[in-house]
Amino acid sequence: MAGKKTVIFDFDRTLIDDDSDSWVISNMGLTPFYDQLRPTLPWTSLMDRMVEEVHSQGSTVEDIVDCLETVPLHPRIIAAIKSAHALGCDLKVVSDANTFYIETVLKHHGLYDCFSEIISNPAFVNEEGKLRIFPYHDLASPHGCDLCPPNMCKGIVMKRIQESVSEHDKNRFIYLGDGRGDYCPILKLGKGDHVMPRKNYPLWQIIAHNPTVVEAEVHEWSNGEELEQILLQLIDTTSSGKRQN
Ligand SMILES: Cc1ncc(C[n+]2csc(CCOP(=O)(O)O)c2C)c(N)n1
Ligand SMILES: [Mg+2]
Repeated sequence: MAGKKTVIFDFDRTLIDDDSDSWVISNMGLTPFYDQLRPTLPWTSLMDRMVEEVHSQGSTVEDIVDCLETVPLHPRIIAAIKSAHALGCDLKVVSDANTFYIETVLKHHGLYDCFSEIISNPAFVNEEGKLRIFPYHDLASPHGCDLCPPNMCKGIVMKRIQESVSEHDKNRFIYLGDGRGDYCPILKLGKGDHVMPRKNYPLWQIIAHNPTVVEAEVHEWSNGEELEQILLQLIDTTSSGKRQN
């Protein structure tokens, strides 16, 4: 039997067309507060401070959930995820948003069970019923990668995922992303892996600037229809057993 494929989705501007942090900030009236604090705090502390402000204004976690449930998802991306799962792929989200926002959006669209793992900045509702958001890496012991933001090196995450899959499944990764933070993890991919950068977004631009350093095969996409078509084609060809590694 052909090896199981692992499909890794970035979240903001890939799985969803929007940015989940910005969605909450703008739709819950936090933009002036965000603009004021942005220069003073590291990213996840800033997001934690934003939700603290939501609560101090009297809104609840339910209100944040209601807000996140209005984030649109492209119907072809929903279909692509369901198909990839049905075809036996191992799906994961690796994101610099946070686990609570991602889980909320995926559950609302019936996609949560399609994913084996959501790797992101940890977020949870505390004993007072308030949402808290923390960095993925302990900021007190820097990860040392200068391609990535201090709170999350997706390359380190990618390495862990690669080490966790069996030898037989190696080189069977498909990575979909858009941002600068997606460059480090795609450099960990090798021949036989695939990267799907969103066309004209930062990841695509960085790859285009120096294409020879990327060993994985590159397939650009611009919208949900293209994402679905390319992803399902890659899953189909990489599982046919015709390609030899
Ligand atoms: C210095 C600094 N500025 C901004 C950010 C935040 N940030 C950058 S891209 C992005 C989208 C993440 O979602 P995804 O990975 O799902 O695209 C976020 C939240 C940061 N971590 N460090
Ligand atoms: Mg992104």
